[in-house]
Amino acid sequence: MNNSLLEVQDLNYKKNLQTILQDVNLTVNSGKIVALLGENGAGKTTLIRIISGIAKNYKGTVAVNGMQKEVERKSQVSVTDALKGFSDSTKIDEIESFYEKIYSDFDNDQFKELREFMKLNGEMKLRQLSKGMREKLEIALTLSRKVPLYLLDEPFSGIDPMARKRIINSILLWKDPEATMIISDHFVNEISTILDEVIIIKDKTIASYIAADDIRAKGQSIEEYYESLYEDGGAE
Ligand SMILES: Nc1ncnc2c1ncn2[C@@H]1O[C@H](COP(=O)(O)OP(=O)(O)OP(=O)(O)O)[C@@H](O)[C@H]1O
Repeated sequence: MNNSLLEVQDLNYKKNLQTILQDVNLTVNSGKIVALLGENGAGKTTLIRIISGIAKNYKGTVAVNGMQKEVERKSQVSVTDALKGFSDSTKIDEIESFYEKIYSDFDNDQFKELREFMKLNGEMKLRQLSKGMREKLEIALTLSRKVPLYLLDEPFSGIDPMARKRIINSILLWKDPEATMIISDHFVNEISTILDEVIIIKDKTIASYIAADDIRAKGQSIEEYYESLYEDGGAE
């Protein structure tokens, strides 16, 4: 299987006259788990927001499953910015109902399973959730949609190491084999075992897009490869 799912061509993005992403070109195939790596401020979140159709006013083209319009792309992409817009008094069960109404691809059974796996109670209100619990809820909501592309933006940063390990080890079970998942993360080692590919953003563009097996074939860990690329010339 080698069909391209995500195509980014000549993407340029500025915010307040400052160039954030420059000449980004990227083709990602179906069925991949991809790490999106880069230092703080490299542009990972920005790229995720553009691909998912949240950030607009970029130059270039972005297509998911051949769909370029933002509104169409949103039907193809599930992204972890789920809880923005809900008041702190909203219960998890209410968020589930909202998702069910808004997204025809939302799978209630999968959400229930994921919510239980994450040890979250549907009666809990957002204000009662710790940072890690909120992230678990975001992961559960994001993975309960049945879409070809999942974008997880630093999904594990507040989750304790034991739970993180459990979630990473199970992530393949919750994803259709044909679907692609792009995960931005600073904990490269922890996700390295599940990765098919690695994208590294540096100097506002894609400095490397490489198969994880090609890195392993060099006798390097993904973290070593990433560090060597950042050491080379240093970061801004
Ligand atoms: N609202 C904003 N207004 C202006 N510039 C912004 C805004 N948000 C982000 N930026 C800039 O865009 C650049 C990319 O930020 P982005 O959040 O995409 O980086 P990141 O790789 O996700 O970083 P991190 O690892 O810290 O989450 C940074 O230089 C940042 O200063």
